[in-house]
Amino acid sequence: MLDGFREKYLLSDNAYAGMRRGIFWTTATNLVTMGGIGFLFYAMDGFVAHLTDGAELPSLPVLALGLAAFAVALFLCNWQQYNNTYCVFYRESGQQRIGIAERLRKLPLSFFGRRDLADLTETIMGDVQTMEHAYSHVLGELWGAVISTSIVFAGSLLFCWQLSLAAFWSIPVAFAMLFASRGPLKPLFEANRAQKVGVTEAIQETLDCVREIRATNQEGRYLEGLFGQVDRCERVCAKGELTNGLVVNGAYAVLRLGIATTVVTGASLVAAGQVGLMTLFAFLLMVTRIYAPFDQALALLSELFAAQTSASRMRSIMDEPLATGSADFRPDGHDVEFDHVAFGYGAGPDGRAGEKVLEDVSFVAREGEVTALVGPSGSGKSTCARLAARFWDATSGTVRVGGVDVAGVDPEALLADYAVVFQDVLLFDDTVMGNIRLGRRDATDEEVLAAARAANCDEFVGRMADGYQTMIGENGSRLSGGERQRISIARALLKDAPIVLLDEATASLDVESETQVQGALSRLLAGKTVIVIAHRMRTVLSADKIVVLRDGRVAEQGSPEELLAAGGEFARMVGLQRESAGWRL
Ligand SMILES: Nc1ncnc2c1ncn2[C@@H]1O[C@H](COP(=O)(O)OP(=O)(O)OP(=O)(O)O)[C@@H](O)[C@H]1O
Repeated sequence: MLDGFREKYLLSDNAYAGMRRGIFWTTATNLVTMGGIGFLFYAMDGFVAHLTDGAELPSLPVLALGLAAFAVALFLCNWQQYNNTYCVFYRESGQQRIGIAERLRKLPLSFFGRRDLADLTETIMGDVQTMEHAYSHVLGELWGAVISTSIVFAGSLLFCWQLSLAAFWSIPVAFAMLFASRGPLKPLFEANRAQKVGVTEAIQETLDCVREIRATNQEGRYLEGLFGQVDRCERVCAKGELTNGLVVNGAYAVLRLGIATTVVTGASLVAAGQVGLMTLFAFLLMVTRIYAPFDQALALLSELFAAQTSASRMRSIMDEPLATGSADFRPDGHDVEFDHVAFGYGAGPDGRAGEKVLEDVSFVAREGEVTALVGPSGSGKSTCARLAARFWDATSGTVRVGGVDVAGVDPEALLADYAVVFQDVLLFDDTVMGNIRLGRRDATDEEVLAAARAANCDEFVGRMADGYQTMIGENGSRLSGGERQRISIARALLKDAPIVLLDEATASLDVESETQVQGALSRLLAGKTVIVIAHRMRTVLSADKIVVLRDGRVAEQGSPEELLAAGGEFARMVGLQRESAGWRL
């Protein structure tokens, strides 16, 4: 049965072993507590016998020794119980979070395209927390209470079966009530979570888009939507809490009814002369304690039900197929070859292809050459770059690096050979130096500074108070677009990888900076396989090869001179840009 729990609640071997020990020590704690009640009864019985029959008073050293033994045993059991339930599960939840993060790191990007980010955040933070709380506060308590109570029940049957039934009947009934409420409560838990995810999403969106919202005077409308979302969440949560509270308190009331039935049954048994007054007294002492171990379990049982749903959501991440492949990546050179590649973003592990973004794309980006991908917006240039680095896998056809199909290569091993400069530069809340060093963790300060200089960072870093040690704020919020891009280029230069992907790498630079960075790039990229995505034809005229994409297909490819001479798509785009360069506003 416990094995079933392990599966259902996604417990590791350690947590499972800890849970078993926790149940043992909770049972021991409960039994020691009941032993204390027995000891109290023994003392009271001695005093009553002394008062009524003139018997000798219980020995004081025996009482003191018994009390001390009780205190020590209770302390030890509680200590072990704490270590084996709370501490084990706190460690377990840490491991679970790391496990999910590790898994997410290795999942193909197509997974993130299919899953909502707020939902994932809620799983990593909220679901793991729900499971941690339920496991540490409920699992051990519940099972420990069930086992210890069964033992006490069996023992009490030996004294008086009528009083035993009168005292214990309410426990299974209270649990039956809670289990019966499980089905109707489930949609409420689901709705609760969906609302929380909705609020997280709405807050994230508002923060992400704060500039756009202000620029378009949409604050009022946005806040109205956000407040509406928070109100809805509050209503659903309140409804869930109220319903759960009603069920739990109803179960509490039923549980405590056992006291009343024990009193009534005991009184009638004493009146009929079937049991002695001290037996009734012993049972009354017992009923003050037997329900206590269930109190926490009853209140939190709903959390255990919710934890099951959380565990199944976590399992959906853990069962997601990884972007796996051989770590032994030994390409023969670094030509990047697209061989009849087709791709759609909606493609999932079920083999379902999304709407086609690339269709029958074939070209080779040769080592030592600059291959420029050009084409209208949305034609699939960035998508080609993403497939080359295996951020996504082609739906059909093959992408090869040095003759090796990238679909069979471990993404980490593959990316060790890539330096990438994205259109959207992601910076961390660290120093300029720290951000550049991301390119190669073990680079010396001199190497970092050399890369920074080559990417023309010196000019703006010189104006900063602490130079390269200046903190640049969250996601480089204190830097301009061009400055961010230069840091990103410095990173790529520092990595010094054999394949370089430049996605609109120089788009945010002014003409002077761009010329300098282009110079640095061409010097430092010599001998590498370079794939550049650029809108401006001027920046790609010096490329060795141009691949023109249109609607996800290769419209034409060749050297710039060949394509210009052919007078096709590329020549038309160059012509258009020359025309627009002559425009005046
Ligand atoms: N993550 C994504 N999920 C779904 N569709 C996407 C995703 N990224 C891009 N697309 C779609 O794929 C198509 C090709 O996009 P891609 O970014 O490759 O084009 P591009 O030529 O680089 O465009 P641009 O020059 O504007 O950057 C577009 O229709 C785009 O809407």
